[in-house]
Amino acid sequence: MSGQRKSMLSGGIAKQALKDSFMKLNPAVMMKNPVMFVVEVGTFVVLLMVLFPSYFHTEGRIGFNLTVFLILLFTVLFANFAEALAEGRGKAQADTLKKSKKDTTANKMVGGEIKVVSSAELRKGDVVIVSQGEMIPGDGEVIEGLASVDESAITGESAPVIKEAGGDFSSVTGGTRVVSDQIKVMIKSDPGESFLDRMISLVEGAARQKTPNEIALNTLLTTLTLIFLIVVVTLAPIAKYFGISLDIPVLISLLVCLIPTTIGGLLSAIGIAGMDRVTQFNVLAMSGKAVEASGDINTIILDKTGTITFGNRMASQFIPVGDADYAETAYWAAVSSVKDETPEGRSVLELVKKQSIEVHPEAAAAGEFIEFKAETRMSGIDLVDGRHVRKGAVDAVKRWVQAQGGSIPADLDMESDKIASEGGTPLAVAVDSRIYGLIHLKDTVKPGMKERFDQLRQMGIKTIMCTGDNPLTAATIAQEAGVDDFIAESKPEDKIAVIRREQAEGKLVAMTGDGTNDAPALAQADVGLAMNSGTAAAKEAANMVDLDSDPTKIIEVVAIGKQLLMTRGALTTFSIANDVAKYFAIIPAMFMAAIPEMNVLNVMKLGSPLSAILSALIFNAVIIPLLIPLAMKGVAYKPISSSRLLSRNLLIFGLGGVIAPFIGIKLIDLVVHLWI
Ligand SMILES: Nc1ncnc2c1ncn2[C@@H]1O[C@H](COP(=O)(O)OP(=O)(O)OP(=O)(O)O)[C@@H](O)[C@H]1O
Ligand SMILES: [K+]
Ligand SMILES: [Mg+2]
Repeated sequence: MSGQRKSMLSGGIAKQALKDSFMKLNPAVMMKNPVMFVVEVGTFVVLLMVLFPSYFHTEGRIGFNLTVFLILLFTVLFANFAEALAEGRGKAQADTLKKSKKDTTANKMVGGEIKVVSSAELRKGDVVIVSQGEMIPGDGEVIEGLASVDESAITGESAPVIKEAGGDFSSVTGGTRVVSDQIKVMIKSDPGESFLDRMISLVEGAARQKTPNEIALNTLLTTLTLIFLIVVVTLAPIAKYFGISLDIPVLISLLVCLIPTTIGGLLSAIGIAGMDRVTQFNVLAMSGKAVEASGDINTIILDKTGTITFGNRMASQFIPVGDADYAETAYWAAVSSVKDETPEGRSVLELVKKQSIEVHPEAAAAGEFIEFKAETRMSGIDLVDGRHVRKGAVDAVKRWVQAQGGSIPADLDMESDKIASEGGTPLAVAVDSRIYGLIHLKDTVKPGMKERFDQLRQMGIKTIMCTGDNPLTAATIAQEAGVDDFIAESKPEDKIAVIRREQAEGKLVAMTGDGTNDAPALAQADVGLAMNSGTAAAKEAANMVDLDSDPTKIIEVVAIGKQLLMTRGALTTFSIANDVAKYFAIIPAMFMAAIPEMNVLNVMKLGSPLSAILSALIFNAVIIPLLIPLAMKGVAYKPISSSRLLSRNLLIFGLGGVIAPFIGIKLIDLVVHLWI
């Protein structure tokens, strides 16, 4: 998608938004935004008075009323334009995505034979063969083979990615293309429910629902509007008592100036733009609620391998323990890895090859393969001759050996601690009740991690690293990367336990993950960011998917969420503070003639009562388009604590909101006064 990024004011989008601003005048649509709906009703009433002056006895005021009508109309149009502009970028993206969602043919396996069908006919559970040059006909999981896949249609990233059966890189997306080799794919979605379908409706905003925060704010704005409506309606009889007759257009102008039109007009644009900013980062948020929640996150759970470290854990050395020798250790390490398709497993075989050790583990391939599982933290093979070969986390292998009555070589702990204290991962190799030695898996911490975690700390966010690795390796990496806390030897269910524990303390928790075993934790977390490269289960459970599969992106997502909340808060403050100033402009102007005492309130010394009203109304209208760039881009964001941010923003937008209209209205009045 990055290839199609559009600038905010790209011509096509602005033109479409202009058209949409008029379409949105439809009262049925306007009604969803009570503040602006009130303005629209007012606009209509003034229009009637312009059109039928004799009926309303407003013949003498046609010019003024027409001006009020036009300003009010523009107020509504400006607000509509803000929303349409925010929606525009998503719609443009959706159009490009739709183009990559063409029907293709698929080679479906039917009873051992290949049948060519249309991709639209594929259902969950169907198996298809996709070869070099062909389009993958639907979302699914690779069940056989390995291929490189061009995913640029959805990620915008042109470098092909490897997809292979088993492990965390097995899921493929319909609409992407196989550029080499051949894979067998099991389809995982029915027509209309694919990832691309979901993505289109997301960026298009079709699935957009108001978030709880937005609903709460909307209720507040509606209440304020109602209060001012009552105030203005009761003002007429009071004025009459003082012998002043207030025209309906003047009362409507007063009402529009007093109700929070600025935030009312920009509210949905802020929300849409926030979601859009996340999308620009190649992250798909399933709901606006998820984006907002990320702005309130207190704790982030990260895994070590692949998130904090590069994750290409490679075997670098074999270390025999007890009275085993090097060749034996290498041999059993290799045997335990013959069928282990994980990067760790394959790196063991590569190391054996590189060191030209004369072992032929293939001979052992006749056994029953024991796949690596995060629960057991071991992998291996049960040989046909009855021997059980295992490699895995040292504590897990130790327990496994002890359970069979074996003893632990005296130097095992020392050797494994040596590896761990360097940040490496030791794997123990055992056959039945005997431990032969260790495999040293090396991994490196990604550069810049410390700075990122420092930033998060300044935002008041705690980071916890959760790893299946041993405590010493975990401590070394945690220290090197600068995370606040870590949990070692953790199994998938431990991640959920940590999340629940934090949530029980009233904290909002974010986590990233890619494996099927991460799915429950991703679902439990308030913000779950799944990697696009990950399994379908993980993507289903999460409420965000990172198309670039970069787990550290959670940090950016949090920043965007915070920025969204801050922008909304800042503009709400600004809007309400603004209305105070308009009050000082209009009220004295209305009553001055009849009540000379009102003159003390006339701090602005505006030209005439009518020019005061028009100036306030014009200011009220133009402030909306002036603030559109801020609503779309978000207020400037610095990683400092929330309370400091809050007081800083209150100062800028509260004080600014009071002062700006005094200056603005005065300047407008200087011009307007010349005309009337
Ligand atoms: N292919 C494998 N065969 C045997 N044991 C393995 C294999 N891969 C990893 N292990 C062991 O199992 C442990 C847990 O692995 P797992 O991938 O679940 O977590 P991790 O990668 O260490 O932690 P993280 O949650 O940070 O990714 C590893 O620390 C390692 O000791
Ligand atoms: K207003
Ligand atoms: Mg892992």
